[in-house]
Amino acid sequence: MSGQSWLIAWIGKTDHEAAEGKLGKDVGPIATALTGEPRYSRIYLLTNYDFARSKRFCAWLEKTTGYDSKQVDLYQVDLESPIDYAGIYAAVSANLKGAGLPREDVELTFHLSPGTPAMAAIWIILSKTRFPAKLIQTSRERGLEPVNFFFDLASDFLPEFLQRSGERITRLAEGAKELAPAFDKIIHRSTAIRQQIELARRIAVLDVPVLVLGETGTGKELFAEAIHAASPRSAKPFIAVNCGAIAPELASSELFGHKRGAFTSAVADRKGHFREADGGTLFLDEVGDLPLDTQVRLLRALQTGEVTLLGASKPVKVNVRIVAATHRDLASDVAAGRFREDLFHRLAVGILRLPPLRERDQDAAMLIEHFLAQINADAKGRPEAQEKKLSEGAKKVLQSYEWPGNIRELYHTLVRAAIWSKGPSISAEDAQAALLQIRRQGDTVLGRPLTQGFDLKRILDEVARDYIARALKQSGDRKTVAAELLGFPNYQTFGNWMKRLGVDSTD
Ligand SMILES: Nc1ncnc2c1ncn2[C@@H]1O[C@H](COP(=O)(O)OP(=O)(O)OP(=O)(O)O)[C@@H](O)[C@H]1O
Repeated sequence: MSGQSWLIAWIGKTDHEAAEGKLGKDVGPIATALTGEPRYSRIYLLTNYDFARSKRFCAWLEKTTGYDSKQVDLYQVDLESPIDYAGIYAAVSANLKGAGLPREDVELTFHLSPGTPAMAAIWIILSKTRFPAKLIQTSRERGLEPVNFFFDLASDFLPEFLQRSGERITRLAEGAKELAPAFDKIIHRSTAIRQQIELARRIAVLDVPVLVLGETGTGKELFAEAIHAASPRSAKPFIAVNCGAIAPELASSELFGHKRGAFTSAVADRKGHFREADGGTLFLDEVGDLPLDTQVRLLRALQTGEVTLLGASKPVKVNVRIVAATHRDLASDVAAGRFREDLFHRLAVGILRLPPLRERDQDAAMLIEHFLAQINADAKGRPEAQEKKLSEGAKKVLQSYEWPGNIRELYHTLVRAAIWSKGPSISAEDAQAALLQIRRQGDTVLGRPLTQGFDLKRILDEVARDYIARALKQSGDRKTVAAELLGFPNYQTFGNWMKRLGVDSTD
């Protein structure tokens, strides 16, 4: 960028009072910013005070700071109220636009200190969106300081977003309700999921990036599909990519494509997932696993709407909505430098948080019913098919389990339990055996995180159930022997434990 630098600010009460000699030695925020370095080529001031008073301020400012009157511009801006955010946003945007901003050759700086907090907030928003600008502030104690913000609001959506009234968004989302039966696939009874679906519906119709957070198997991809189906892009492709499954050295070529010969193993042209999803939605699962160089390219693609194939010289336009997902704590990845902060803020415009199944009140019971019906329907017509039902004991076992693998684990457990049960009824042991399979892969009974939803009693019950099932198996289902194996004083105590925990070998 060459040439000009402009300082833009509201004239505040303190500035006027300083010019009027009411503050002793204090020269006020604007003059403080203009007495030292840097020297700006233009001072662009806005006032919502009496214009003549602000003119006198400008004359004083020139004398105090040595700026030339030709460098100082003053504009009267009519505001209904100095604390009306929407009014300030509209008035300032119109004024700056009228001045031909933003301009390639003009570097803008907004001064946050003069004016009301609402005015400062609007400067921040504008600096991150329509009018990219540096931010400064001044104080009596510390003089002039730059203000660094860690976030980057996506410049292509926010102005549009602010102009849409809440009503319009709701109407759009209502329309999408009828058009998007995809959300119906998300089986739930919990308030937490209902709220996330409501949010997803609203976000779906806005063309903004979405970040879906949640443990493995919580339904992140299901939500991404539903968002796509409820969006104006639904007729275009939905491409799902598991970033965690791509070798780091191939990540850029998988996403952005390559020309034949771009690198040794590039034996043919490759389109890349971005271009495959053109017009539609690209679902980047496990986005936190992308290597840093691919993150840089992804950020650039989002900022410019263009991708450059590896080995190509010119970029090509793409129009893709990103829905990203991760089970990782991306904020700590950002802190550790593993994930780019600017990319994080670009992706996390709409955020959905899917709680683990153990924190979803009653969802497990509903999902169990749903999946069992599905398993029965899938099996229908096969010669050996039997309509399977869960015994009360099996229900207890499944409903009190923690589901570290969430809905995916629940589904596979049911499939296994249905296969293993010999008769039409799935017993508690069948359920137990189907669960144990997974737990053995990495039992973490002693390593579970102490997070919300932690329930020691439940974990102890799980352990007890596990041993009781093993003892029954080892004893050939003879309860007296099983009781002995477990160190119970008598058969009755053992029976009571079985009953309480829903383990019933005879059901
Ligand atoms: N609420 C739900 N209702 C019905 N099915 C669900 C629900 N949530 C998830 N599923 C199903 O569970 C399985 C796992 O869900 P999904 O793949 O969306 O999870 P994920 O969070 O993307 O997992 P990962 O992080 O491991 O990629 C899928 O078969 C999905 O259809």
